[in-house]
Amino acid sequence: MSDIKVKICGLSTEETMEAALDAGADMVGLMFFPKSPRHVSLSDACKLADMARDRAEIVAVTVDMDLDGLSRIKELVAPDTFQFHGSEAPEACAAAKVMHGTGVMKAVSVAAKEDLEKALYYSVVADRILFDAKPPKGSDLPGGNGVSYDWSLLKDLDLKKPFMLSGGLNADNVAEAIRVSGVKEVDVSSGVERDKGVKDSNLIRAFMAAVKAA
Ligand SMILES: O=C(O)c1ccccc1N[C@@H]1O[C@H](COP(=O)(O)O)[C@@H](O)[C@H]1O
Repeated sequence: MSDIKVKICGLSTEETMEAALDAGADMVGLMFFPKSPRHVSLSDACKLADMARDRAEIVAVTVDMDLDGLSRIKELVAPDTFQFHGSEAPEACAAAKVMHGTGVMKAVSVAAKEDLEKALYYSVVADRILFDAKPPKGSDLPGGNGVSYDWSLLKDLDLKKPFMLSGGLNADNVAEAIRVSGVKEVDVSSGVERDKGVKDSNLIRAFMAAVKAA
């Protein structure tokens, strides 16, 4: 059994949330970016978060959201962690931790080695860094694009903070991604979907099984 931590992101139905929890996901992501096909309303997010509470870490994914928006999510959904997936400054990450008392995970987009440097600034204030692929030109989404980068860039990275790998992972490539990068944590969204934004319970189970076997 591997000790790799798994986040299943962009869950939007009770069936697929239950599949992720039952399969042993460590973290579950709820999407609050309106342009995303995985976006959930606040009321749906509350129901899904209640299912996950005390079973997995609840992560609210936001993109350059204002303070009022973050406060509403905190009050109504009570996530354990905010994932900041936009151009939020390190100061905004630090402020969110103090204001909301949640964990903060900051996404850093990667295409080449020099992109990793940005993580050093964020690692001082965030609890975890998420190394996601740089979005393709013309994409409306800063994440969830199903594209990968050179996983070996993360090999031997010494960040003094936990970090996750995401971007284009699926049940067929996640074991190789773990082997090549040496990471202890992975995050997936579109790789467990049958159509854009439509999670599939069988694909979630297959992903979890592939990680456990890695
Ligand atoms: O998934 C989205 O729609 C999304 C929108 C805005 C910001 C982040 C988003 N997703 C994050 O990107 C990673 C990688 O996605 P994928 O596996 O390549 O589809 C995902 O796990 C989310 O954390």
